[in-house]
Amino acid sequence: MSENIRENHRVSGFSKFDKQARRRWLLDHFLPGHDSGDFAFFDATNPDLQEVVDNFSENTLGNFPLPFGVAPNFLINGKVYAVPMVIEESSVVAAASSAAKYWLTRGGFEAEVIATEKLGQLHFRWGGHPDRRAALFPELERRLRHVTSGITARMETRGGGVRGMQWKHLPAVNEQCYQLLVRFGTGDSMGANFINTVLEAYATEIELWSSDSEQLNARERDLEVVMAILSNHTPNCTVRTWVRCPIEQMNLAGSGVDAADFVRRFCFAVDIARQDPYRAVTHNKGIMNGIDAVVLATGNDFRAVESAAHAFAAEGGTYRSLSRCRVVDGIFHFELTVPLALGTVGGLTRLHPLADIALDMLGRPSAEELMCVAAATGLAQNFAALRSLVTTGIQRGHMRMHLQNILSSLEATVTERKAATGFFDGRTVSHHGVRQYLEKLRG
Ligand SMILES: CC(C)(COP(=O)([O-])OP(=O)([O-])OC[C@H]1O[C@@H](n2cnc3c(N)ncnc32)[C@H](O)[C@@H]1OP(=O)([O-])[O-])[C@@H](O)C(=O)NCCC(=O)NCCSC(=O)C[C@@](C)(O)CC(=O)[O-]
Ligand SMILES: NC(=O)C1=CN([C@@H]2O[C@H](COP(=O)(O)OP(=O)(O)OC[C@H]3O[C@@H](n4cnc5c(N)ncnc54)[C@H](O)[C@@H]3O)[C@@H](O)[C@H]2O)C=CC1
Repeated sequence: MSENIRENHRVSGFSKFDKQARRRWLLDHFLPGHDSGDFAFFDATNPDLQEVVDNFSENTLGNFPLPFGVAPNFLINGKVYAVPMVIEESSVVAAASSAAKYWLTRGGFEAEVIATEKLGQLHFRWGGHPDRRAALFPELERRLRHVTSGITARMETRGGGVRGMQWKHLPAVNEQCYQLLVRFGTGDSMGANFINTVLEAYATEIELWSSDSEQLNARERDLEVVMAILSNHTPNCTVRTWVRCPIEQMNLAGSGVDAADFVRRFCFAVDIARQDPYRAVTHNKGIMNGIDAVVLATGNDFRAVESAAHAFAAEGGTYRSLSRCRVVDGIFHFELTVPLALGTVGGLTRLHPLADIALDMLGRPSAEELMCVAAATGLAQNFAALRSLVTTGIQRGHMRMHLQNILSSLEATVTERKAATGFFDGRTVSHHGVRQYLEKLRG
């Protein structure tokens, strides 16, 4: 590509273009051979709804659909749920459904929210001596709470608000680095915007305090706010979920695998993931298959959930599996503890029409109830994946589902699809094998 052409690929003011102009510019500069119908393929027929979707993010060109599915038969804390799941990967919904069905007749999933505290951080540079903090903090805290009382009042009526704060010294960054660590309750919201609003009001007030407090000497007036933002590390916003049943009931119908042998191999696999980070990352990916699908379906922030989960898995310095397994007195226990900062109000939860339906499907849960459902789906997913891994291997079930994608990529007709599905039932599926089969079929 010549310099000239590259120059033409740059653009100024793109964010001001309307959607048609954005599409046109992309077609002219980056997508020869396409037309604007390619972007419009999944546009909503209702223009008002399309506008809502366009406003979810920026520079939008079209909609990018993902399948919206459901895993029925989830018995969680004595209530049966049909769990909404949005995911692009084959066999995840099938695996969650299969594990839900398995546990439906074995007591189901139990789940309890351990804590729901979120954190926010205000970082600042301060010229005072660290030992002066104890004397200065009461006045500062009183002023910070006072200045945000209008913002926090309604959240307090929901049992949330500012739960406490600490003034920390971070000499590892540099001698003048300080952090205000604030603990929040955010009710049924994930709370990012609430927390950030409070913290930014604190940022203004702390600078004001440094300039007008009579308690401060000249050095102590040297204060500069660096940034104010929530922390996505939420080790005190966690949920625990578990399944348990006598080993003799852990039969796998039609597999020929003995229940005790299955449990022994299953626990062995979990123990490996407790110790070996390479295995733990894959193991936890399986858990997140389930959790992310529920998080996406309900319009929650999956990046926040992902980063918090992996930080939690690495607490203590070694990355470990989030789930653990044990057998006590002939009873199989399998459990998962995971941080989940979820909301059932705010963000996209009610704005996205399918997230709204997903929450209806769950019976308009509180944030705590949604934490229980998402965690149980993660544990179910983990159970199904491990059950396959230690018995048939993952490819049998996974590739059976993925077969449909391979057939789509090879543009199989309905008749070819039907024939191939029958042919590969019980046979090993591979892209090459399916291609060969279709070539033979097509003569
Ligand atoms: C795939 C299954 C469930 C098949 O398992 P199966 O026993 O052959 O299924 P089945 O045909 O006997 O059906 C039993 C039930 O499974 C569900 N089920 C079965 N098929 C479907 C389907 N088409 N659509 C929806 N649900 C399905 C459904 O609940 C069904 O009950 P029914 O509805 O008939 O009353 C099993 O092999 C399995 O659980 N495999 C694990 C798959 C998995 O974990 N996939 C994730 C991708 S791999 C990965 O990303 C993570 C991993 C594995 O690396 C993590 C790790 O290493 O730990
Ligand atoms: N680092 C991060 O994770 C960041 C995430 N975000 C985004 O912020 C959004 C989530 O922020 P939120 O503050 O949760 O959403 P939001 O800004 O839509 O606010 C939720 C609001 O709903 C109101 N509300 C009504 N009923 C409530 C109830 N029962 N409980 C609690 N609040 C109730 C409250 O005023 C609350 O502040 C997500 O879209 C996320 O992606 C934004 C900035 C940073």
